[in-house]
Amino acid sequence: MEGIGITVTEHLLMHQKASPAATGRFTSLLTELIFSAKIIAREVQKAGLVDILGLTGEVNVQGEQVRKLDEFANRVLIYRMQRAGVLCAMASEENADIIEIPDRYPGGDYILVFDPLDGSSNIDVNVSIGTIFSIYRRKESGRAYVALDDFLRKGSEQVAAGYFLYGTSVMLVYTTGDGVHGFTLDPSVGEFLLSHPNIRIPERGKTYSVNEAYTPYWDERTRAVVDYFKSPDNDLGKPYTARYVGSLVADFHRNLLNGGIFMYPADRRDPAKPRGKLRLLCEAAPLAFVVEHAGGAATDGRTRILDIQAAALHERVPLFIGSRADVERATALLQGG
Ligand SMILES: O=P(O)(O)OC[C@H]1O[C@](O)(COP(=O)(O)O)[C@@H](O)[C@@H]1O
Ligand SMILES: [Mg+2]
Ligand SMILES: [Mg+2]
Repeated sequence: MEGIGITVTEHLLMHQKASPAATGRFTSLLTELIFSAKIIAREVQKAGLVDILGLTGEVNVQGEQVRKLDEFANRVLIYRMQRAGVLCAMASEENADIIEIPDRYPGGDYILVFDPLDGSSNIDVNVSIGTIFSIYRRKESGRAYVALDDFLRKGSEQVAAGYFLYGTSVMLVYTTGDGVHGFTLDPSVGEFLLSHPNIRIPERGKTYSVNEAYTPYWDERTRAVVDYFKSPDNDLGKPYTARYVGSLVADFHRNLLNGGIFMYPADRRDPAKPRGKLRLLCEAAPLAFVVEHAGGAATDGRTRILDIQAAALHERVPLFIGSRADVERATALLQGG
């Protein structure tokens, strides 16, 4: 296949050349992000060897316990991306507020939102985890300060999004709106090589991913959706297979390649989280941007994820994401169809 084996740097430069207005700043952003992810991947791979696991005892802004590797990943990304000279601000799942770029570093017009380590409950059991990222351009170029408004956007305004998957191999999957491309890290040379050019998600999958332990907390329509995927009388003509890693990025990646649907519906477990667990800006929107550019779909059960205007930095949304036919069916059932 065309381009297979080229380095991600070559790939980025090819895209830069194809766009005459490009300044190279986006290429610098991605290059720095890739370097940060390599540092995180190196640490993830040592996780079983070095005693860096266990809980720190601290609680993040979401009220969840922070593990040391989450903290490490967050620090690496903040440290390196602040110095990259291309950002005006960042936001992380682990920080309550916007992360500014100190005056002593050069700035830029891009905004970066990230989940530094997704799937944190899987860190100490050697199961795949990842880093999810989302990139916007600031609303008004040249303004001295960055407003919260610059972050409270629709996902459709993203200029790029993707993720690093620390799995059996380390992968980068990203899109700038011009196809979804997957790169695999060759650890011996330390380079990401194009392994999955122009990924297209199958129109309908054979796999559903949801945490069914929460069935008692779902409403009738959510139960009907999951029953549909388990029914021999569904559009596939047989029950879908269940797969749930518990790392969104890993469940998403499997479904992106093989087809299927991932669901994290709203539930009644926690009255403080009536819209489910996953975060709009650092989880749902970037993966929705990726899946749509691969031919798939993502909704909150009613609205296209990319059309949702964020109202808060850490807003949560129900998420139905994956193969188009499966997401459309789930959304129709949730609407009583
Ligand atoms: O254990 P649950 O409730 O099924 O939640 C699993 C989900 O939570 C997450 O771990 C949340 O992400 P973080 O690890 O970044 O907090 C997702 O990756 C995953 O899909
Ligand atoms: Mg996460
Ligand atoms: Mg996380």
